[in-house]
Amino acid sequence: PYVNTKDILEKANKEYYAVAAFNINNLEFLQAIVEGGIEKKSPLIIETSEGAMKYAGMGDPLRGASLFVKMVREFADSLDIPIALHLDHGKNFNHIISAIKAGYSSVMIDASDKPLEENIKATKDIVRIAHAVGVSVEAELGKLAGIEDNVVSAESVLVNPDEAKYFVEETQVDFLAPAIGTSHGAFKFKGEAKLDYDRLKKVKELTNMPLVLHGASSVVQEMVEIAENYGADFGGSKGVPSDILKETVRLGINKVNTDTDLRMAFIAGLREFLHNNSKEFDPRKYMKTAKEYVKKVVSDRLELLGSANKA
Ligand SMILES: O=C(COP(=O)(O)O)N(O)CCCCOP(=O)(O)O
Ligand SMILES: [Ca+2]
Ligand code: NA
Ligand SMILES: [Zn+2]
Repeated sequence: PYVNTKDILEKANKEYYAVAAFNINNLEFLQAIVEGGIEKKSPLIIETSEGAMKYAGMGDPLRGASLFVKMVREFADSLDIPIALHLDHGKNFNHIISAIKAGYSSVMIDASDKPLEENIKATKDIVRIAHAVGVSVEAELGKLAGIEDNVVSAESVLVNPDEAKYFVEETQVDFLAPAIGTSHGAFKFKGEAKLDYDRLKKVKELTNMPLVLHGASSVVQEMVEIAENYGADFGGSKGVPSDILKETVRLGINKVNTDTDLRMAFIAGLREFLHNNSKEFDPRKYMKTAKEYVKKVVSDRLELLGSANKA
């Protein structure tokens, strides 16, 4: 069934597991994710960025949003596993309202690059509207390092746990993304991967609500190697190792945003297939390996996060 993200995350919060939130931009990634969810009997959170909405809507974010709602609902309405659709990193008020209007389960209002009081104001505005129509809301505190919407912040600004408590009380947001040292993309750490567990523990104790980890891809080496075998150059790529990811779940992370790992799996499969099949031009064939690899990464992650058999 098509559900509200909050229903999925409240259960995860109670039982201390996490649910992956997988980003999509097209049909093929959605198919692969759904197959993984069916295989693992796991709840699924499908998420799209504003860029994905514009991409699918050929420049029109509202058209893209309603296209994704229709695609995801088609799968959700016909399957036993709970599936939610979430707007990731909503920054533009009109785009966030478009997602709500189109029928998304939840939206993120990301004003984390603004001063606290501005972040609170922007979040309260969205919470008021979203809650009026049964849509749940995610917000972020602190800044991820690396690229985020072309905003390159050299260093990440980690969450202040006391601020988190105040923020949540003021905004009544449904789930919170505390920055604890991750960043988006495939190049997350120069040296050893390290997250601020202490801050995470404090935020959980002070808020007791479902928490979100952004920049949570592991950059699966198996996929990196396949892609590099067939011409990719992902030198220096490094993600969040599985053991560290598991520790964040143990400490209270319940939604794990995953985009890069699916992109790596897809491009690995695509490069491998195209290299070995010079005569093929049927998209149902040349994207098959790519979809299989995405499904594999999805299934492994659902298992790792503990949401398998929780549908
Ligand atoms: O936190 C994450 C995932 O982080 P990851 O890169 O570790 O997978 N996300 O929020 C996904 C970010 C998606 C990027 O969107 P656009 O390129 O469409 O703007
Ligand atoms: Ca942000
Ligand atoms: Na999000
Ligand atoms: Zn993110």
